[in-house]
Amino acid sequence: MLWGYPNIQQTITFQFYPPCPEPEKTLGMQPHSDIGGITIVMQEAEGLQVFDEFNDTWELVPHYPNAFVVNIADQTEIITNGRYKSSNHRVIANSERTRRSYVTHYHPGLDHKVFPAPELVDAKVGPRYREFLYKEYLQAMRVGRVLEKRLLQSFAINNSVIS
Ligand SMILES: O=C(O)CCC(=O)C(=O)O
Ligand SMILES: [Fe+2]
Repeated sequence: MLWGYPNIQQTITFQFYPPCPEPEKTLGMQPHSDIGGITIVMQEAEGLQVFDEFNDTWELVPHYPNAFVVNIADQTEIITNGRYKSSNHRVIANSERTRRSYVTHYHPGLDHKVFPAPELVDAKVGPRYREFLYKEYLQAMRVGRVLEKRLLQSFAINNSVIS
């Protein structure tokens, strides 16, 4: 499988955002894209925002009780050669209430080779990302560049920005 089955790694995190007296001066979580394949989020209240690249605006993800939010993460953007975009998202702060979220990130195995699926590569465009082992992606993350999809862009062929 393109995602590295059966060595998929799953992490589960519980996020706790206390009320903030000056929410306009900070963020609950900085803008980033998730580095794995796919992310499933259950948010207890609104606060998650996704960046709308067409309008250059941050949009609030609505809260529906007992519903999951599914985020496309970087490896899915790479495997689909950019057809599915990983979301650039952040969490805003608020002064009224505590917010919790429960997040499951799915990652390929460390030694899994990641590359654009040939059947999704348009012959006129070619592969937009280079092939790599997933652990290289994690190593690159440790030296920074996680913010605003810059890590993903550093794996693009010719380091081009994908639109
Ligand atoms: O708290 C949230 O709603 C999202 C958290 C998040 O983006 C993440 O854990 O990667
Ligand atoms: Fe995230």
